[in-house]
Amino acid sequence: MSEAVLGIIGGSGIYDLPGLTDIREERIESPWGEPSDALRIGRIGSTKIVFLPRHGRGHALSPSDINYRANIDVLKRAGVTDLVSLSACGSYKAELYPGLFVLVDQFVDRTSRRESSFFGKGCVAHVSVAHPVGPGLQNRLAEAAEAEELPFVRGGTLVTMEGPQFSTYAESMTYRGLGYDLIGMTAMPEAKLAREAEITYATVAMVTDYDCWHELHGAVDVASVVAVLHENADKARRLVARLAADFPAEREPCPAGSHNALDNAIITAPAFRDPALLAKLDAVAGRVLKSA
Ligand SMILES: CSC[C@H]1O[C@H](OP(=O)(O)O)[C@H](O)[C@@H]1O
Ligand SMILES: Nc1ncnc2[nH]cnc12
Repeated sequence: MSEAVLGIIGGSGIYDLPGLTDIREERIESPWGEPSDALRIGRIGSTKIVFLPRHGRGHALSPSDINYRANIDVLKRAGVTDLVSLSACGSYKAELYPGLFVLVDQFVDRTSRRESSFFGKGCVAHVSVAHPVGPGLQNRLAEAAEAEELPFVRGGTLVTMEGPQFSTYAESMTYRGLGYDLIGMTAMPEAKLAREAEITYATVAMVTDYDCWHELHGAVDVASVVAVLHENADKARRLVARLAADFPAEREPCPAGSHNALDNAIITAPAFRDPALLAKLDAVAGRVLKSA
């Protein structure tokens, strides 16, 4: 296996990652377009860290405007093997209260206007996202949260809506009735694309609100989300610092198959592959295309 490189995607309210040493900023070009921002590359202890603010510094990008493919592509080009997404989320369960961190393990994709695959005409591939979160990476997050005595639970289903408006009451009640735990606007297609790029992925859902279903809470608004996030920023930093400090030097194989997701995924026969698309796939699928 290769050197482990830990990527961190900062969501709403997390536009920087203090505590990195040997820090430099790098703007990596992507054939998939513009990523959200320059990468900030540094170290925590001996672990290489690559940080990307999902909405860009200053939060200029709405969830629908984020170029998820370019983001994952530049993280792959920077060598990221394991990726932690920090995400502000609404809760559908009374016991998942604002301030709690949820290490989610499942996603439901309700987005509608996003490019959700690197593959397509001229190079068709089907990867499994049955288990989209890397269990090993999630274990490490749980150990880090325990060591830092942060309030967290393990497991949960996060539905991703298109937004940017928050849900209607009827939508909120429907998702709650379906048994989903959390709602956000960004985990999909990010998690799917990470799997296509053979990057191990895990989400830390930081509960910020009860959306609009809870009779004792009003409708969610940005100000209350940001207020909770500010209270949580220090906890998120401590979680990442501890995770990085205890991270292995070498990439670990992922029991969910993140490290070799493309092994049998490409179905287009070599003679029928589009050279232009193959060129764009150099980083994401280079491992399997080089050996084809
Ligand atoms: C600021 S509230 C809505 C906004 O917050 C979440 O962003 P992220 O997942 O990047 O933390 C949510 O998905 C929406 O984009
Ligand atoms: N209630 C909510 N719905 C969608 N995205 C969110 N992000 C934070 N809270 C949210």
